[in-house]
Amino acid sequence: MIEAHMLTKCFYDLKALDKVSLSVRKASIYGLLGSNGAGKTTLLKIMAGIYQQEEGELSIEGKPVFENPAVKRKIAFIPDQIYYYDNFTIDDMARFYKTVYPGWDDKKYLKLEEVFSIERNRKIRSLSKGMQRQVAFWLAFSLNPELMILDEPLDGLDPIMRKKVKQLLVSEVAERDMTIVISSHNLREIEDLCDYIGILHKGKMLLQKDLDDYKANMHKVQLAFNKEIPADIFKPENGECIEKRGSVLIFISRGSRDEVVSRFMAYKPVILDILPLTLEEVFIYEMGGKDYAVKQLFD
Ligand SMILES: Nc1ncnc2c1ncn2[C@@H]1O[C@H](COP(=O)(O)OP(=O)(O)OP(=O)(O)O)[C@@H](O)[C@H]1O
Repeated sequence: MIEAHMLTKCFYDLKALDKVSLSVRKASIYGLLGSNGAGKTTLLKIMAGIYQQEEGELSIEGKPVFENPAVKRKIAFIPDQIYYYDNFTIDDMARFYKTVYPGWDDKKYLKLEEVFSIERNRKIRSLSKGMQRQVAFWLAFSLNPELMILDEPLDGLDPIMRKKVKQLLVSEVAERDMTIVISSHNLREIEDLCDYIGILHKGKMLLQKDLDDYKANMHKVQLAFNKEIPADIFKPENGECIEKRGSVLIFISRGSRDEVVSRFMAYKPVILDILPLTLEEVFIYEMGGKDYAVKQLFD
């Protein structure tokens, strides 16, 4: 759906994006993570056709987005700071969107009133920040986009609304093959939604992961010995020992479950357990020396 190749974008002498590439499959959810100033908004605005990159290419279904209204009509973009026209009510905004977006769906708009339960004749600017964000989602879902680009969209929503919005996002992907790119400072906030995760840091893509892949190919294993711990168990091929307490060791190790079990059974431990592995552990392990950038994403 989205192919970005070596995107570079500068603001004066600051490189906000530096040779960033990514690929987003149709009907998937791509989570873009990064600390403040990492370049997330800049990348999302290039995807939404608001900014133009200085170098590199970006296409959506094979077509460029910048100055391409036909592609933009298929995209709903919810920016981190949402702008609404003065005095516009929710209904006014809906009427406006209807003239712009061919996918606009009146029935869906009216049905979603049950979810968002804000009176449609309220002036949007008079609503609270969280309510304005709800309106942004309400309108975005109603225009049946093929792609939703969401910049820190859950900020300011209360926990119940977050849950409802997440459910709606997932059902749009499952039922209509919608694609989503969603940014966040916080991996925990979006890890349950995403199929892929990309981590930006200081304008560069540090790491991209298919979350199903990692689940199948990385394991956390706890071992206990009733004799001296074999010294060669700490060799790099076995992965990283993240904890050592007396004769108990915990490793993060690459490979299928069977491979990891047979790798460590060779050392004849008295106990071998496969433990659940969190994304935090995976990313910190993968990032090695650069883990400071990743650790922030779990705070
Ligand atoms: N319009 C602009 N003019 C000048 N510099 C900009 C502009 N927009 C972004 N930048 C700079 O580009 C870098 C990346 O900014 P960006 O907004 O993309 O980061 P971000 O990852 O979205 O950050 P945050 O999580 O804080 O919103 C920052 O150093 C920022 O100061």
